[in-house]
Amino acid sequence: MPIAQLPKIKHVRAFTVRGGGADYHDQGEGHWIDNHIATPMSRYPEYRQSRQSFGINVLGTLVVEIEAEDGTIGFAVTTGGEPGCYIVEKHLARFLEGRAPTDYEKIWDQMYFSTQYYGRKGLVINAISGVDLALWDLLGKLRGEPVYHMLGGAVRDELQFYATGARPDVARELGFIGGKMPLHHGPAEGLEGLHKNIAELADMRAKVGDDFWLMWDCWMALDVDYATRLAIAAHEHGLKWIEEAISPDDYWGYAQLKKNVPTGMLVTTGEHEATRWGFRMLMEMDCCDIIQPDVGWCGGVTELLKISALADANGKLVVPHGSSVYSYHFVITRHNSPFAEFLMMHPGPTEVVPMFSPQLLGEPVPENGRLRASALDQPGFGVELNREIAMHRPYTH
Ligand SMILES: C[C@H](O)[C@H](O)[C@@H](O)[C@@H](O)C(=O)O
Ligand SMILES: [Mg+2]
Repeated sequence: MPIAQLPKIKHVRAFTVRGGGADYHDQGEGHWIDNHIATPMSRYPEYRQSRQSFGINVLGTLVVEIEAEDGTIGFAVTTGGEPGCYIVEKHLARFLEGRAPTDYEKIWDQMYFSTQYYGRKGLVINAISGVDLALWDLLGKLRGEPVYHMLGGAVRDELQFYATGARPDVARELGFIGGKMPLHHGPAEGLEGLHKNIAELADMRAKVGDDFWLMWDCWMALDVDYATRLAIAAHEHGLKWIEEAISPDDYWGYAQLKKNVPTGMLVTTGEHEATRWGFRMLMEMDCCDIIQPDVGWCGGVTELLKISALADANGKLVVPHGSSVYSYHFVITRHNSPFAEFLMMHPGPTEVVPMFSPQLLGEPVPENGRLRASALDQPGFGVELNREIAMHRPYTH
């Protein structure tokens, strides 16, 4: 049997897209995801009502395309905007062009260590993640295989999802296994704000009944004392987990919070953490029960494989931050990823709509809170780029 010779990588291109997208891309007025959500900036009243007011959408979408010599194109969507384009075009592309698409380990190693002096987390790792995801998409398209086949195949027949959004009561009706709400009030709003938070949780618990998971996403907004008091007060309303309560850099605070929360309540974090080294710190300092890397921000699939193995050895669950097909193809292959996040990007949110709309075509969405593995049976990540959208290539090389 001759060894398959895949075409080499010919060109890497990076684009920005304005409008739509998922968590940090551009969302319109009145969207639940930008309505008085507690953040570290909430201590400044002028930045309390809207995350866009302090620039959460300042970067916007980063689209990476990798074209092979035979014209096949792999692509991926993440967050990074024009600065991300610059890093891809002016720095990372040199480690891919002319290489075999199967060399994703060496390519990742060179992208990471060549940018270590100015990267390590955040934007640079977003850019590396975008390149890595596009490379896995290309590999799947060249081989005619879905990414999850290349990661070892499905360990279960279907994915089950919890929904993130302001309406867990609607999520329950739609068949999701739980609902994660944004926290609306932070420490700067004092005891009154904490009582409002608890009242919202109590109201939602009354709507969804006792058995439906309810969680809070605190988006780095709190301190250990406030998070502890909130968790204790939320316990009677069955809060399943308190997510990203404090700064991602405060590993010591997470270790203390995990000791402080009532028995049975989980502490989760990780969507703003990056690489195996960052997640090793979360695990070795026993910061949380579930890690939540975003595969478009933590280093891509190549790095998430390492992070997940580390988590497995440490007995931790890995439930990636909502990133659509980019996490579904991973979650379905890992026994320590028993469920996935579905980020409700409908403004209400009262409907299930594709997360990365309008960027992706063919993006699968959960039905009755579930998605069969067979729904992922398309080459690569199984989606195509919507070439009707205005894409801008700010840099070339
Ligand atoms: C405010 C939102 O709930 C968060 O941005 C949430 O979408 C994100 O942190 C997540 O875990 O999905
Ligand atoms: Mg979160």
